[in-house]
Amino acid sequence: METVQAIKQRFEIIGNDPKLNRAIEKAIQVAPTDISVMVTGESGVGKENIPRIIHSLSHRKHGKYIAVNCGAIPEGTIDSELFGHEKGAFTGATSTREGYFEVADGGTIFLDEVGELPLTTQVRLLRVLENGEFIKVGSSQVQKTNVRIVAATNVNLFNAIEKGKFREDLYYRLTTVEITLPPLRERNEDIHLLFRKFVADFAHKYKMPPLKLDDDAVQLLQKFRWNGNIRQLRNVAEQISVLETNRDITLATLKSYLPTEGTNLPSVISDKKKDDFSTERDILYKVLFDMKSDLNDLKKLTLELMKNGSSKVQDINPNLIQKIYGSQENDSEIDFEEEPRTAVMTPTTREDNYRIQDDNNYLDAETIEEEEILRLEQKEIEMIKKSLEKNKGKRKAAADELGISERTLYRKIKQFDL
Ligand SMILES: Nc1ncnc2c1ncn2[C@@H]1O[C@H](COP(=O)(O)OP(=O)(O)OP(=O)(O)O)[C@@H](O)[C@H]1O
Repeated sequence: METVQAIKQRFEIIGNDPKLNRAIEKAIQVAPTDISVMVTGESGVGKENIPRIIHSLSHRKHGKYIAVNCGAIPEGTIDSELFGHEKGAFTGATSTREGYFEVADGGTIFLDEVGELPLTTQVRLLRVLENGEFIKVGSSQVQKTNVRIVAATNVNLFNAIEKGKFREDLYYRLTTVEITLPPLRERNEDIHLLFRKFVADFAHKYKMPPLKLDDDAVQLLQKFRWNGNIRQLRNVAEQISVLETNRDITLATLKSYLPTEGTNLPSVISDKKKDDFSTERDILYKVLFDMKSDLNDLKKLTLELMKNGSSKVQDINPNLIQKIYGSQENDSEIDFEEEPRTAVMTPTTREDNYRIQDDNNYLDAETIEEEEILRLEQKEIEMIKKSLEKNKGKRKAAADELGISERTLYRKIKQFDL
C-alpha cells in the first residue's frame, strides 16, 4: 500500500497537517473497495484530490475518471449529461448521445457539489447506485453500468434534507464513509508552506524572482481566516507575485492584498463607508451588470434567429422572449417579420459583414469592444464580490440581490475564481 507521503508527492499535495494526512490515509484505505465516499469540507480546501487518489489506487484505475460539477450544469440538461439521450428526445437532440454513466462504465465518477442535483436527477442517481441501472432521456430501455461514485459537498446536506431539497436515502447511499478536509485556517503550519509553493510556481510562470515574506507578514498570513481556503491563498499569492515590484514583502504590503477585517474580500474593492448599493458608483455598476445580462440575452436571441430563420420571435425561445421583454400581455404579438429579419438573415448583410471585416475600422471596433467587455467583466466581478460580502457569503441572497439565478452566480464564482 502506498504511503501518505508518496501519495502527496504523486498528487502534488502540500501540507503536513494531521487532519489532511488522515483524510489521505482514509482515501488510500477505501480505494481498493467499492465503498461509497462523501468528501466534505469548505469550498477551496482541495476536495477534488480525494476522488483522484481513490480512482488511481482502485482496480478501476484503467477505466475512465470523470469529474462532474453538478452546480455548474443547467438543470435542463443535467439528466442528459449524466445518463445520455436518444435522438429526438428533445428539440436539438439530433443524435443519440452517451451520458457520463455510460462512458465511465468500469471507472469512477466524481460528483462535486452533489447537493445541487435536482430531485428528479437524484431519483435516477439512486437507481444507478442501487442496481447499476439507468435509462437514457427519451428512451424506455434499461441499461446497465458499473461505476463507482465519489461525491462531494461544501454545504451541510442535512439542511438540504430538512428542506426537502435532498433525498435522505440518497445521502446514506452516497455516504458509507465520509472524508473531511480541514479548512486552511485550521492548518496553521501549512499556510506558509502552501504560500511558498504558490509564489515559486508563479515566479516560474511569470519569469520573475520569487518573493519573500518578512516574519511579521508570515504571522499575518497564518492569522488570517482564509474563508476561500487554498483557492484564495493562491489568488493572493498570484496577485502579489505579479503586482509587487519589490520582492521583499512586508506586513503592510501583504495587508493591502487581504480583505479588510470582518470581510473576506480584497481591500481594494471594499468600501468601508457603505455596504449597500446606494452609492452612485454602485448603482452604475448594477445598471451595467443588468445591461450586460440583457446584451447576452439579445445575442442569444439573434443567434437563434439566424439559426432558425423563424419569422416570429416567439416561435424561437419563449423563455428568452419572456426574459427580455417581460410579461406584457402583448408579448405574443412581437413580430420582427417586417424589419429585423432581413437585417439579420439576408446575404447582403452577411457580405456587409465580411466587407467590414476587411476594413481596418472593424479591427479598431473589435479592440474597443474587447476593452469594454474586460471593463464590464471587472465591474461584474466587483458587483458579485460586493453582494457576497453584503450577504455574508450566502449565495442565494446574493443571487436574489443581483437578479440572477443561484446557478448562474455559482458558475460566475467558478469562472472568475472568486
Ligand atoms: N494540498 C494542496 N496543495 C496544493 N494545492 C492544493 C492543495 N489542495 C488544493 N489545492 C489547490 O487549491 C485549489 C482548490 O482545490 P479544489 O478545487 O480541489 O477545492 P474544492 O474543495 O473542491 O473546492 P469547491 O468545493 O469550491 O469545488 C485547486 O487549484 C487545487 O489544485
